[in-house]
Amino acid sequence: MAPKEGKGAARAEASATSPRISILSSPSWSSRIGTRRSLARLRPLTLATPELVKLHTPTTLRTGVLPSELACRLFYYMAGDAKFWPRNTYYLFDKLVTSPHRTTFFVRSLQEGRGNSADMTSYNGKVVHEPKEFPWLLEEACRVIEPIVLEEMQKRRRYPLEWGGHPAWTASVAAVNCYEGMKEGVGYHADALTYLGPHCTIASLSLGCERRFRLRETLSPDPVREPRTFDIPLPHNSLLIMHPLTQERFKHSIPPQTRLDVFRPPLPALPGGDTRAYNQRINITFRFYRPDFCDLAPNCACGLPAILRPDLKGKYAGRMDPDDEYQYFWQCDAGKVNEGKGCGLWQLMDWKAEKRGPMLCEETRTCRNDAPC
Ligand SMILES: O=C(O)CCC(=O)C(=O)O
Ligand SMILES: [Fe+2]
Repeated sequence: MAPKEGKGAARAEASATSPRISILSSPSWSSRIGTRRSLARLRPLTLATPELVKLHTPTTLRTGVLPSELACRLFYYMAGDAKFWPRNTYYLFDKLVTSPHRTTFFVRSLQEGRGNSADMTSYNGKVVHEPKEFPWLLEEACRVIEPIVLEEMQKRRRYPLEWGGHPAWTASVAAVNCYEGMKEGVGYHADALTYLGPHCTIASLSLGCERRFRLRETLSPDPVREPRTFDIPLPHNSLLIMHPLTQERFKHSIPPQTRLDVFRPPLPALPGGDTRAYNQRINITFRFYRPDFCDLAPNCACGLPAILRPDLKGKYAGRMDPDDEYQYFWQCDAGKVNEGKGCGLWQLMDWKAEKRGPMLCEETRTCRNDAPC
């Protein structure tokens, strides 16, 4: 989240230099929200089947996605490793907070067409100092998951600023979370798009205990109702694919729960051994770091890479129509590591001036080295 000072400073600076930016704090938008406040806030709607998930959200749910033995071995591997993973710490305004879960990060080994792993060592604005290469089990899981993601992408509406090169999607990094017990979770956020680019696709694998994934609309697409909140139960060995619009129109979280069913792996950890119950959920988010974004984030005046965010509240466009072209902006993120203090950079992404692409909307597709792709 942006530091208070930085945000205010950025707006003041922006409105002094650009007349268009005044739309950012349009009073008409807040008054429209005000008229909806009087309506009862809607309770989360549980989406218990893949059909309901598809109907209400821009995500796809697949259950039983990996061969059962692979899912079980990957759970054992990650649950055993998780003891050594850190909890993220960051500044929220001037307060140092610690995330209520453990997290780690893996980079796919360097292969042709996958970009340079040296450019892939940042996650949500943080440089990962000792990125680990995909262990063999993660590579095996990728071989199952990549074709599923590509198949699901083909079934959906595509957006002009999606990656237009080849491959359309590959898992170049994996951010892995471990939630132990029912109180651990992660607060509402939209994933930073710094290396993913606009309208990204993220494939999120759940292993172990079932937890609820909560998706909250940031604005209602329907002016007569409040934004809605959805709960998607994610069982062991399920894959939730977050398609375009998930980061643009929703925030997501793993909320704490008041009860939890323990997980009993279908196979023992060692041949002939007993199986015991676990209270952990492992989440692996496979992400495609776009070649045109992974090494090109502008630096802010603090000397750190800026973070790319979508215009979640429709403040720039002033409206939230599903067919709108979304705006994205570069924002100073230094406050997270710098006691809440940042330089206030706020700059609209201009993909043509920033020489990004190829985008899906470009008729003649060429890669960044000008070779057809
Ligand atoms: O655990 C999950 O399903 C969500 C994790 C998440 O939102 C993230 O890593 O950004
Ligand atoms: Fe996330």
